[in-house]
Amino acid sequence: MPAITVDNLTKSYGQTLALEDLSFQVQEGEVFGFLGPNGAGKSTTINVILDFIRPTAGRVEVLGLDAQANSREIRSRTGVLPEGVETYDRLTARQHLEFAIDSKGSDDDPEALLERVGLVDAIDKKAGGFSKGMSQRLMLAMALVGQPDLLILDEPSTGLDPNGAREMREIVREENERGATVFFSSHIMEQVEAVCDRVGILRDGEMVAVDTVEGLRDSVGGGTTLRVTVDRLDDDTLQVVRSLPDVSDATVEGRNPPVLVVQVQGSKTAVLGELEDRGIEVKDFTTREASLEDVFQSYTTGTEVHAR
Ligand SMILES: Nc1ncnc2c1ncn2[C@@H]1O[C@H](COP(=O)(O)OP(=O)(O)OP(=O)(O)O)[C@@H](O)[C@H]1O
Repeated sequence: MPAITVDNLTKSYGQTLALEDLSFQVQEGEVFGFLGPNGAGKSTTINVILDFIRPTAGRVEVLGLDAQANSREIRSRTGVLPEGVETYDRLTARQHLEFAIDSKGSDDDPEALLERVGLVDAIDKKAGGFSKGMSQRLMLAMALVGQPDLLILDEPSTGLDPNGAREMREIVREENERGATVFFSSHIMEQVEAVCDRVGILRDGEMVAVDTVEGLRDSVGGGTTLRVTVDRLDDDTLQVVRSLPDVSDATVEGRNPPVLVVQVQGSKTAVLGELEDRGIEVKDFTTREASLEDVFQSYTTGTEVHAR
């Protein structure tokens, strides 16, 4: 059974079309990365999933239940780390958790939860004095209350330093191993790469790709950029390199010495072998893989990906 089914979902805010005929599924037990630039419609989708806003058209099912008709039950089985929701200044971390435990009717131990998110030292401090990262940790602890079947994390790394972001990813993994489905929204590809089984990329309210990270990388064919510094180069060699099977492009940068810049999908040895056969001396070469940021950029701006 899918944990989330979004079916032909459309949402307009007046003249603004935030989501257009959006359909996708999140399978039970997977960590699904929901990726898109600012304004793509991620929060709108999450708000419909949780029935905080109503769709203009389309339907959403969560944990096998209708998102509108069964929102209470869905929310009781879901842990949410919302974007941009503030903590209560006058309540301590413990009081925040007691509130969440009470609302969910669970028997969690506030101390153990705060231990997990690295905030136990501040258990009896008021949230008013917390840094952005501390507030984010507290909200994450609240999302974990009641061992939810589904965790919805909206930009969970906001305000966290690299250590905090890593710890957050570890918690995502632990929760997933426990059996929870995780829906993780972000506008930063690198953060979803490390934890997500699959990634959906949203652009202007439409899903432009859903695949594993590896699948996405392959599908845009970012490949490798090979930069070869040679002692000489002629037009004939350039043409031959361009026509090699795995080469999508080859250009020359600089003259003295010339640098051959080749976009190659597979092995680079054919390029180097061709130069050698022609008696051209390779003085130096470097390679660079297309980064996931390049892949994300390709899907969200429509530009072609080249590893730089
Ligand atoms: N309450 C609202 N009223 C009017 N327009 C809205 C409202 N909420 C969102 N929008 C618009 O809908 C579109 C999608 O916004 P949404 O917040 O869902 O995107 P997002 O992907 O979550 O962006 P971000 O990464 O910045 O949070 C944007 O064009 C936004 O301006």
